[in-house]
Amino acid sequence: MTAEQWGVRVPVKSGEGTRQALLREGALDCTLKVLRDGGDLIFPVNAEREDTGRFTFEEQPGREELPRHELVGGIAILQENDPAGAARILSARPSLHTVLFPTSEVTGEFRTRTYAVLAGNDTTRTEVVEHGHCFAVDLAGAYFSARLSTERQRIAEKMGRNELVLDMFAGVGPFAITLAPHAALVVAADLNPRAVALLMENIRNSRATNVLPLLFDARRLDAILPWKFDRIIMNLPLAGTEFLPEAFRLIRPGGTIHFYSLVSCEKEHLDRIRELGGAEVTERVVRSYSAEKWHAVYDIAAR
Ligand SMILES: C[S@@+](CC[C@H](N)C(=O)[O-])C[C@H]1O[C@@H](n2cnc3c(N)ncnc32)[C@H](O)[C@@H]1O
Repeated sequence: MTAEQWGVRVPVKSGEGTRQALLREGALDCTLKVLRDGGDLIFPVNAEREDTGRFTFEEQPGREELPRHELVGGIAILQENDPAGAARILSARPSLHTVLFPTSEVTGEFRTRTYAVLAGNDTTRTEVVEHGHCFAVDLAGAYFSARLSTERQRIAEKMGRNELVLDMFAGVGPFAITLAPHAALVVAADLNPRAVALLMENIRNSRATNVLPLLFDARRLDAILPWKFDRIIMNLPLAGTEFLPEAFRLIRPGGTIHFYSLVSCEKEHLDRIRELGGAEVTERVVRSYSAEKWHAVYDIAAR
């Protein structure tokens, strides 16, 4: 039986462990029958489920280090233009189909970048599975970041029943589709036609019947939407406070705005938020961006 047939690969340090420890390392599920292949442990996700106690494992001597890369679905994104490294990644990770190298910064209103294909299939398209949701993504066509998956779960857990939700910068829909099962309706807007096409594909594939996709400028949403929302997601971190007045026009009193921003000091936007109508504001670090800057989320309860 090959590694691919067995299921997920999780690199682990040498030592001794339990099934629970391996699950913490990132295995989706495992029995304690462990195969060895290229220094990774292979867990049979679809095999019979049995929990047979403790086991030992050891790292393969001389295991080759792979170049640093980020995974988005079946695509690895390399930080270096390294075709040989890309080929090694592809052969070490059978679940991947493509290795890319970014040839531009993230730019423009659509927040996209260009890529060179270093190995594998000539595509920037893939599917990302996140907490049971599957998103079609095209890295060159529309923004997507897998790093916000914890945020999406955090907000889903905060939601009450039957909320009216607005995602002002929806992209391919990861927030909108994650929140939809908890909402009466999610309005998901984006200015990028390619993002909205993928959003519609994702709505269809997830069988969400309460997400309304809009190809529309978030600056003018209050001119067309008849509702005040219980919750608004604002994930356009570089735009700062430019879109906040629009969000405050669309939120109901007591509703919550989740405002993501790239900041360089604590409380950077607090005065502006209070001036616009923020009653209670909680600020949290989402992730670091550079030595001086980080992504913050402001959870704002509106007056
Ligand atoms: C940082 S991405 C976030 C996408 C998505 N929320 C996610 O987490 O993957 C910001 C998105 O806002 C969209 N955008 C930029 N300016 C916009 C505007 N004025 N109105 C609507 N969408 C806009 C971009 O096309 C992009 O898809």
